[in-house]
Amino acid sequence: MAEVLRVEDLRVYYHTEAGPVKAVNGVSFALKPGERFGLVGESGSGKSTIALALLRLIRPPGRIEGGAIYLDGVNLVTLDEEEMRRLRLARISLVAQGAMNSLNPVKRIGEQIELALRDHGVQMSRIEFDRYVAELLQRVGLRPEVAKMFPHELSGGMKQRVCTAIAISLEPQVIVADEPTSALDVVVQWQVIDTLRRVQEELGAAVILIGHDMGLMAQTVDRIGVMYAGKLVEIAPTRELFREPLHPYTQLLIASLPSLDGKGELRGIPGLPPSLLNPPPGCPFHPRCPFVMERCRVEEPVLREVLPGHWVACHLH
Ligand SMILES: Nc1ncnc2c1ncn2[C@@H]1O[C@H](COP(=O)(O)OP(=O)(O)OP(=O)(O)O)[C@@H](O)[C@H]1O
Repeated sequence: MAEVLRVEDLRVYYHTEAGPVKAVNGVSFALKPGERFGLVGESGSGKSTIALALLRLIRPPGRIEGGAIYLDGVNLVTLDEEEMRRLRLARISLVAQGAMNSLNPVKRIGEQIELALRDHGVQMSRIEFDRYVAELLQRVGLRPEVAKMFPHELSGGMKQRVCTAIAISLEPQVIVADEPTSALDVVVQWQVIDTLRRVQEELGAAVILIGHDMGLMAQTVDRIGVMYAGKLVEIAPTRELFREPLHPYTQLLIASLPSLDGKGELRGIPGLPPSLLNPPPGCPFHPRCPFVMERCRVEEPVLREVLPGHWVACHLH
């Protein structure tokens, strides 16, 4: 099947006084229509920066330095601001980190959804708007009465559902969800993820789910990309990644998951993530890698397809 999204050699730097922070440093991947793709990695590995870049929402001192983002063949990186504004929400939408806290506290939920739609040139009569807002709320598992409520009257899970309703309101082809459930308790997390999955399937939209909970990812996405220090170091179908993780970093990430029988304790990964200001030479993971070889200190491994559909950037493979 054709790809709906193709990211090629994306680079995003934050220009700080100390120099450029290379938050996203040559990332490439592609998504098929309807596919669920997970991006995992430690805090600071560049996941949110990718999310914002995909919607061209990087703010100074950040800047897209290079690469391309093709959405249905159109390179978003080269669009002007107005063209990009029209595509956001309509073709590609974002449930941002902490989105539920960005709802306007003094506007009713229905009004906020309506404003998002009007902002994108949707014109409907009063009755049509009310009906559409009710339908959107129902899709994400909320009662129509929620339209009349203010954000403070809703629980965290309900607010997150409202943000999902806004993100799907114009039936985009790609939905980017950046840690959509990190602030919620476990049961509500699953409900929100389930809802996202259901509406995504109904729309046939592709989803990029960002997070660091490998367990949640394992049960939600078709394919996983592992980020380390601004780069993708492994990409594989979810089952395969868990069955045969190839990158030592992925192996440590999976080993740090508590086992199902409850006996295994959660182990952290020893060492600190590298500075993105002065990344180490060679493989960025070499200072923490249990299998480090001489070559790893000098030569950076490239992401290569070593098994069908399974890509890894590591000199061991
Ligand atoms: N405005 C900014 N100015 C300078 N550096 C920034 C800025 N925003 C992010 N960074 C840096 O870019 C790198 C990547 O950050 P990013 O938020 O994309 O990581 P992340 O993987 O999403 O982390 P988290 O899981 O904590 O959200 C980090 O080193 C961060 O400190």
